[in-house]
Amino acid sequence: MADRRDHRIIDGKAVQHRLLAEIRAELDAAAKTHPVGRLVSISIGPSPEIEVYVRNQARAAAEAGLPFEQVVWPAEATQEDCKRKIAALNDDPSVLGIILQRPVPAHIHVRSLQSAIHPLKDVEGMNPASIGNIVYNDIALAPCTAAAAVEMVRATGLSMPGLEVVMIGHSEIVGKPVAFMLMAEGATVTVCHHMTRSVAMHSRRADVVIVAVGKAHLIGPEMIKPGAAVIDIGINQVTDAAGKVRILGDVDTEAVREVAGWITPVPGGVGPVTVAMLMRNALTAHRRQVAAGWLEAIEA
Ligand SMILES: Nc1nc(=O)c2c([nH]1)NC[C@@H]1CN(c3ccc(C(=O)N[C@@H](CCC(=O)O)C(=O)O)cc3)C=[N+]21
Repeated sequence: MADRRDHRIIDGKAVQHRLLAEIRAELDAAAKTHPVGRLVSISIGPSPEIEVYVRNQARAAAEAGLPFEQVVWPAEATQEDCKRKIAALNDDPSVLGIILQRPVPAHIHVRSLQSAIHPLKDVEGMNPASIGNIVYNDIALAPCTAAAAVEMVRATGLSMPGLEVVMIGHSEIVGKPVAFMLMAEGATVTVCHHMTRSVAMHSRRADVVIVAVGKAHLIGPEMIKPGAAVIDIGINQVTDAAGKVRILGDVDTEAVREVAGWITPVPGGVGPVTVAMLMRNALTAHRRQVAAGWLEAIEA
C-alpha cells in the first residue's frame, strides 16, 4: 500500500470524507423544505466487483445521511421485467435516484435500460440526455467515475485553463465524459486508445495523465513527464504468486510515484471519490426534482 504521508499521493478516502461532509450538510438543509427520497441501487444477477461498489455506496449513503436501498434482480430477469420495474421507480416520488450497476447479464441490453431511467433520476449520468448535456457543458449529472477523475485533477490545485491533459482510454462511461468535462474547464485534452500509434509520445508531454484502460501496470515511469499528475482509474484483479487476489491499477504506482508530482493510488484513490460523486449526483437529482415541482414542500 502506498505511504499515505507521501505528499504526492492524493488520498481518495480523505477527499471522499470531505465531500460526504459537505453533501450531508446540504442534504440536511434540503430535507427541511422537501422530503428526501431514497437512492435505489440495482444489480441484475450476482457479480463480485459490483458487491464491493454497492457495499461502499451503502456506507457512503449512511455517512451522507442519504436513504439507500440495494435491489438485486434475478439474473434471468427479462428486459421487459426490468423496464417495467424501472418505470415504477421513475413514478415513485419516494425514489430520489436510480443507479443500474454494470455488468448486466448478456441477454439484457444495458443502454436501453439506462435510457429507461428518467433523466431527473439518472444519478449515474448515463442516460443519453445526461451524456448529451456534457457536450453543452451542463455537467451536473456526470458519470461518477469520470466526475471523480475531474475531482482528483482539481485536488492537485493545478490551474485548468490550458492544462495539457492526456486521457488514455476512450470508454463511453469514463474516457469520453472526462475529455468533455476537462475541455469545459479550459484544458487541452488528447484522448489515446488502442489504435493510438505511440501513447508514450502523448503521455510524456502531459501535465496530467488519466488512465482508464483495464490493464494492470500499463503505465510505467518512462511514460510520465517529471512532476506530472497521474490519475489511475484502473481496477484490475490480479492473482499474485502466493495465489492472493489483489487489486492493481493501470499504473505501476510504486515506480511512477518517483517521477510524478501527484498520483492517485489503487485502492484508495479514484474509487472512494467515485462513490462520493454518486452521493453528490443524488443531491443534484433531488434539487432538480424540487425545481421541476415533483416534490410537495414540507409545511413549515
Ligand atoms: N453503472 C456502474 N457504474 C460504476 O461506476 C460501476 C459499475 N456500474 N459497476 C462496477 C464498477 C466498479 N466500480 C467501483 C467503484 C468504486 C470502488 C471502490 O470504492 N474501490 C475501493 C476499494 C474497494 C474496497 O475494498 O473497498 C478503492 O479503490 O479504494 C470499486 C469499484 C464502479 N463501477
